[in-house]
Amino acid sequence: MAMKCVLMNSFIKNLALKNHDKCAAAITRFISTQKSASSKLFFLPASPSAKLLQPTTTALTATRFQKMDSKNFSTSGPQPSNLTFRQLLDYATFTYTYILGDNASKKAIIIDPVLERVERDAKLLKELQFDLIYALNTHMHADHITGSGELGRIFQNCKSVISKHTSAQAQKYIDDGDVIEFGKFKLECLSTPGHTDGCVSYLLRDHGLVFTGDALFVRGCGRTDFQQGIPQLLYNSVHKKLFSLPDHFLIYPGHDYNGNMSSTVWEEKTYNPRLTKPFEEFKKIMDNLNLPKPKLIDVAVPGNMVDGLLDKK
Ligand SMILES: N[C@@H](CCC(=O)N[C@@H](CSS)C(=O)NCC(=O)O)C(=O)O
Repeated sequence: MAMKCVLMNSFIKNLALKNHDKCAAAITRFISTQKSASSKLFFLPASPSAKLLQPTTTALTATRFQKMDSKNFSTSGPQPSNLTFRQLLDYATFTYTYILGDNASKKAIIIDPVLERVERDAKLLKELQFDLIYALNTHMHADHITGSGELGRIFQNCKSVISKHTSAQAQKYIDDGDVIEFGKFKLECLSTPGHTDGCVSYLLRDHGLVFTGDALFVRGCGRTDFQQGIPQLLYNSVHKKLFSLPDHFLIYPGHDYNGNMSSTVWEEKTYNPRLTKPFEEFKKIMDNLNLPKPKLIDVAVPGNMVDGLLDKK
């Protein structure tokens, strides 16, 4: 028992210090002291909501640790369930791009790539040895040109994806309830129209992550004054589809203009200055934003109609 305590303390200390080799050594020795493979021990959270240390089984733990070697473990912190997750910024338009990869199968997807950043994204995906299989758009953008078509030229297995409720070209069209699989991970498509009629949020339910595109921002939301924007639709999408998710789910937006990177369902339900209001007030706010048109709208929209493949225009 004393030995187990020493090993567990070493595990916790090294986990806090992000010293994964020592962590792994402690846990391996701990496991070898266990008599039964099903006995409980404490380990990493299975979702962002879980407390840092929670009970799980030895067998599951061993599997996870085997994956955390230097080849498979491709980020600086612990990764639950073998997922690689990256948030990338296009600093010209404050657009976020996300990469999600299954470290076991090496299949990856990208959400909202930006044409001008395709080289950066492709380089990173190759460095991490991922095979990109889908380049997903949350909607047809008005402020930048998508990189989904170009990524399809670089990665031969990559299909560009967009909602079927748009007039944009893509290789795969999705609708509410569809599921995009990459390795063992399943990404659910939630139709969240209102900013445009083809807006989709992507939900990685098991990990409590939702990529909301321009439906919901941190303390804000997408504008509704062009491209079929309708305040009532957006209000319903956010309240019915996004605010009904568990409070602890993490929100990753399509843009942020104030330096935020993510939020939670609870935070936005509590503090979003637009969407916490009754609908009539929300509509008044949205109708009076008086934002200038995006600078690139006249090249972005026609470019996105052809999946960012400008030589096809
Ligand atoms: N200044 C930017 C465009 C800023 C903008 O209009 N953002 C859109 C999303 S991209 S179409 C939006 O919905 N904003 C809502 C808000 O409250 O800021 C540019 O010129 O590109």
